[in-house]
Amino acid sequence: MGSRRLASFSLACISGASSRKTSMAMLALFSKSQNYTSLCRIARSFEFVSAPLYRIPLKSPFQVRSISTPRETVAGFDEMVAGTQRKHYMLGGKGGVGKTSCAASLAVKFANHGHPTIVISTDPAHSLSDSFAQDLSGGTLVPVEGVDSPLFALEINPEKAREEFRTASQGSGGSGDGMKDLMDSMGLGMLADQLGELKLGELLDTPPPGLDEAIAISKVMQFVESQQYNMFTRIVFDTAPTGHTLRLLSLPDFLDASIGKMMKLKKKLASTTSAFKSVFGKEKKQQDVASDKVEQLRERMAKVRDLFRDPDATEFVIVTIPTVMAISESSRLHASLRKECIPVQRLIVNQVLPPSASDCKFCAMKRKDQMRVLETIMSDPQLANLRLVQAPLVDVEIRGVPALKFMGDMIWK
Ligand SMILES: Nc1ncnc2c1ncn2[C@@H]1O[C@H](COP(=O)(O)OP(=O)(O)OP(=O)(O)O)[C@@H](O)[C@H]1O
Repeated sequence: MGSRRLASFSLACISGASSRKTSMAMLALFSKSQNYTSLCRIARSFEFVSAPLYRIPLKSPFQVRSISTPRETVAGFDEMVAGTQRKHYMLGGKGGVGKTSCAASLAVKFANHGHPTIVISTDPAHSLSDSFAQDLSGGTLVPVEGVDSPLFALEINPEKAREEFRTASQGSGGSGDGMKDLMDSMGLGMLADQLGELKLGELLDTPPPGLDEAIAISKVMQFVESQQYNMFTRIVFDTAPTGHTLRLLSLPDFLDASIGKMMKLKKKLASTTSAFKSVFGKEKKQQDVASDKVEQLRERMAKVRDLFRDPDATEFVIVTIPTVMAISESSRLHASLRKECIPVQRLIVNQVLPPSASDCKFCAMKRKDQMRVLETIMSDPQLANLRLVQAPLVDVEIRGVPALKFMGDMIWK
């Protein structure tokens, strides 16, 4: 067997190694043996179910050289917990892979390591309440009991946030009824409508996809900006499945640009209005408070956009499971996050079957299948460089703080 192929096989095995120590031990043995049979024996002794060799793609010499830097298989929690500067962790991925469980367990672990923490669900189909076995549905921060430092949880209610925003913008008035009457009398009623409201009401009635998420994030920013919440040094987001989340992350840019255009239009139209006003000797209207609201939203969006892209302040953790479909989606998610310049370092592969002690054929086949999928991560250009963390499938449902603590101790090492 050629040394490149042997090296490639070793790389594939190392991808399944349960710890850095194991990987190192395998590398040491590999360098001594340089022999396929003994390598397979070594691999099996480490309980790897190796894929048939024909399934393992030959690596380019460049990729083979990466063997010399074995992959970390621990989350590096020490790094995540270090420092008192506020950090945001966003957990996201395909539906049902365990995002909420991983986010809630991380929040519990931060709180138990001295960080006052907030965990926020931006998924319209919330399951944070189920995960903590506590009602968190009120749209306000709720304290979570049973942890060492303050931990608060919040399920964002996008509908409620949208309603609040709509009320605020409507309440602040547009161009004013007087002006509308005047323009109506001149047959310019339609223009007056657009002028006054910037079609904001219409925008909120039939929002473009993702506006809910953007408003939800703007709501989150209120918590984040408020002095009252300064003490919280870790904010964990349990995000919605991939599509929603990508929209959420790209929206601050989109809205910033759109609102910018709307503001320009507003200014242009406002000067037209002043001309009408001076011709008909009407009183100068007060400052348009509605446009202030829009400008505030724009500023908030810009802040969120910058925050999401700051590697010292934010990290997006991709959660997945060892199936071809989930890994493919994670790969696309990482590509999109990179495009958006969102920092990503870690990939959690959840629900990995532990080696079976019994002779359960289903378990053995399932695990073998999962190991093959794990190997594909090594050859995925989007995922290969992420820190791979494996979380075992456990035989109980993860609900309540003690269970989340148990899960957190398995994942966040
Ligand atoms: N490692 C695990 N072992 C056993 N059960 C798990 C594991 N991870 C998650 N689960 C269970 O899987 C189910 C779905 O988990 P969770 O709600 O965390 O996923 P999710 O990705 O947030 O789902 P959704 O996309 O629907 O919000 C829950 O019942 C949870 O207890």
